[in-house]
Amino acid sequence: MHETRSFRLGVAGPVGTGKSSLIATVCRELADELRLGVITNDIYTDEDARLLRSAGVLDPDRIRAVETGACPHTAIRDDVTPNLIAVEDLERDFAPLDVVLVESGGDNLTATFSPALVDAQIFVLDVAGGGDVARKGGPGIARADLLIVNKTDLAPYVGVDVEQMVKDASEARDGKPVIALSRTDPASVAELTEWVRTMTAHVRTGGHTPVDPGPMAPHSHVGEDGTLITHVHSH
Ligand SMILES: Nc1nc2c(ncn2[C@@H]2O[C@H](COP(=O)(O)OP(=O)(O)OP(=O)(O)O)[C@@H](O)[C@H]2O)c(=O)[nH]1
Repeated sequence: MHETRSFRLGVAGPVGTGKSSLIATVCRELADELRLGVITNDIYTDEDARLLRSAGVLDPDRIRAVETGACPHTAIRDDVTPNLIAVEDLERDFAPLDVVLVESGGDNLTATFSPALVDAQIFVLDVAGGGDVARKGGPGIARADLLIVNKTDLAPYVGVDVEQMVKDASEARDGKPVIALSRTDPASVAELTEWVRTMTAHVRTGGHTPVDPGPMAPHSHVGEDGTLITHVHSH
């Protein structure tokens, strides 16, 4: 691996499932141990980057935003150039970095990263989206390197059986890892940080091959006023 090349770790998942919070947690737990950087993706703003900077978990200069100007999946899958440039700039400016976390903008259930951009990816669901979601599958749920069932502390309030949700997810994933996470549960946070540590070591020693979870389901793009921008297509 080139000496300035970090482990690039993508974090994707539907809107509001807790991607920024998960990244904040990883930074809070591992910033003393690993040299970290963060790239956020938002459609029109740098809001996620500002939120992470204000969390005070990482040197604010190591958190940079890419404004995608289009559906987030386009920037993490079809045209990854702005993201790749942002990652490489960060790697050069703070060389050597161990891990650069790339947060996708919140998108639909089938949005995943291209292996041209990240070495491994985490897909984040939450219990508030309903216990059925994990069973429904999709490329991120089935084939991301790690699936997170987030906000388990909310499960009693939304009537979700976390154990069943994790079981359904594990079945959809052929045994690939699933972590039931809550930022209020230190044991689950420790599981997450251990996964990041182990994967960082694998990538560093060449023991991990990036896998493409597969294309999105066919969809169309609609403008802010509701008019159709593109006809149904897949990526
Ligand atoms: N109860 C609970 N709330 C959480 C947890 N993690 C995140 N949240 C809350 O969930 C909401 C969304 O979290 P974010 O981290 O902003 O989610 P996101 O996926 O980055 O959102 P987008 O970037 O808008 O797609 C916020 O109000 C968080 O405080 C958790 O473990 N438990």
